[in-house]
Amino acid sequence: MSQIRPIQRALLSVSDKTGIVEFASALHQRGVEILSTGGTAKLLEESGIPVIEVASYTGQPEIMDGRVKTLHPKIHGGILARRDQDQAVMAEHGIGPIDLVAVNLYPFAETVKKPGCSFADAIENIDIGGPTMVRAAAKNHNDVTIIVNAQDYDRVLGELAEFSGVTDATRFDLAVAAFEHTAAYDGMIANYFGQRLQNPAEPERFPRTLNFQLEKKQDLRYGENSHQNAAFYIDPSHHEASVASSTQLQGKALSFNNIADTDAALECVKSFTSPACVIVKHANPCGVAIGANIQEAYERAFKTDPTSAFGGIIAFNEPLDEQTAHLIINRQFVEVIIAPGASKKAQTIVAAKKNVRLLITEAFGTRKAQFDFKRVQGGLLVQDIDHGLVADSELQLVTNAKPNDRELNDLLFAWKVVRYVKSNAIVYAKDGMTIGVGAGQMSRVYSAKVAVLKAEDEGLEIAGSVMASDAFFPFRDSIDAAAQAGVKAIIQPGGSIRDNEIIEAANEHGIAMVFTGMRHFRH
Ligand SMILES: NC(=O)c1ncn([C@@H]2O[C@H](COP(=O)(O)O)[C@@H](O)[C@H]2O)c1NC=O
Repeated sequence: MSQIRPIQRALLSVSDKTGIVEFASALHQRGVEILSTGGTAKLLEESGIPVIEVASYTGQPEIMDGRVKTLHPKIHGGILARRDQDQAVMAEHGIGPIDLVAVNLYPFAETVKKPGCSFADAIENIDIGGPTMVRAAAKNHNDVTIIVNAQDYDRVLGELAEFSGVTDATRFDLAVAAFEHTAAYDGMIANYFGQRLQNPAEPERFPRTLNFQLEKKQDLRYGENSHQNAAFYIDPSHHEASVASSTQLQGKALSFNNIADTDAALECVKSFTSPACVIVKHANPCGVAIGANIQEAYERAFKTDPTSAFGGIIAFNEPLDEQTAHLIINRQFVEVIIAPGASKKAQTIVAAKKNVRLLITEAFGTRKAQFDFKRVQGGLLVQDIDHGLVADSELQLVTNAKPNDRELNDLLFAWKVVRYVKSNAIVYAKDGMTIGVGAGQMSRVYSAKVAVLKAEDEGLEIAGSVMASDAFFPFRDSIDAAAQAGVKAIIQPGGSIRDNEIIEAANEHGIAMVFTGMRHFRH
């Protein structure tokens, strides 16, 4: 049987005052006595809600510019008292029970995000009394209701209306939310301090300990394989179109591999400004193309490797339209389609295949600097995410032959694709379409061979195409192979001790070659 706890006295102390007047007013109408701190009390009083200031309740004024407001035994005793065993001590010290605590904390995150925020400003925005009350109330959830999110006001009022008290289940759920809240808050402060060990004015990129909180979005049926348990956790502070923040409109539940592959497809397609399509299979793009519209982009991406596209993940950088949806659904087995929108008609067409997952992202914005993680046994490798881009003006021509305009466009296209192909990565491209993709081979020349083989098997003409390599060529063998296949231009980082040999090979074959000076390994 659920234990219902009535609310007779509440303490409200909030920095973000959204919804607090309505909440306090509803509590007052239910006969709840309201205690509150300076700013909150003032607002409630102005709104005509009877309130007792914490300072007058404890007989201790707020001191030190609010550094000490609620840190008093009458407050913490009232929150922490076990109603079934602390009655005598409460009576002895004149402590009355506090049954509900609604607190939100000083805006530390918002403060430190402000340009020019000083270390002193940051410090004054570390809430002490708030988390202390939150933790106390969450610890004593057996008797006390704790609210840290304004969106929970209505939930508690609903229970008060229905049960004249708050249920066990809700008190425990809110206590979990409270500890999650203080953990995230302290994690943020620890990161901020941990980046400033050498100099508070010059934060380092990587703090001494890395603290962050991820929220479980969903349990997964299994992991990479069926004997592995798995769940999908997301970063609530990540505000960019992503697989994590996408909305699934229809289809079977996403699997572990679906999510990983959809991420690869989406991140690649986000690189393009013209209508583009990326088809991913086993974490690698097996077809990428741009077109006049996404229908054409899909048609061309599919042509690269129809064999691998079967059961693939398809990503677009524009909303899915009726014609493209029709084409996909009637042509191929597809696991996931992801796009920044889908027309009603496109949705209806996809609905004919009830298993196909259709995911919608928000509009693509500017990509932000973020951490990228790779787990190893007993640790985590942390780096900046690879958002490195090279403008055509930064390309260094190293051969006698120069790429013409069409080849230059293809080089830049292939360079955007190769960044998302597992190393060693080789991409052949022509007219804004991949012709062959060689991924994940242990030697570069074999990736080049695989790309040629794939193109030949799909009846695609490599002659006249361009080649992109995610890292420098250690030997001339890949250049010779490219020449034999009819490649006209090559884009690669450069930087090999044998660069001269490589350039000479390109010159021998009349191939144009540009260096980017930037490598794009992807492991
Ligand atoms: N020092 C204290 O005892 C204390 N008690 C509550 N607070 C915070 O003061 C804020 C509310 O203040 P006000 O009601 O004065 O606007 C809340 O964010 C609450 O978490 C405190 N402030 C900081 O630690």
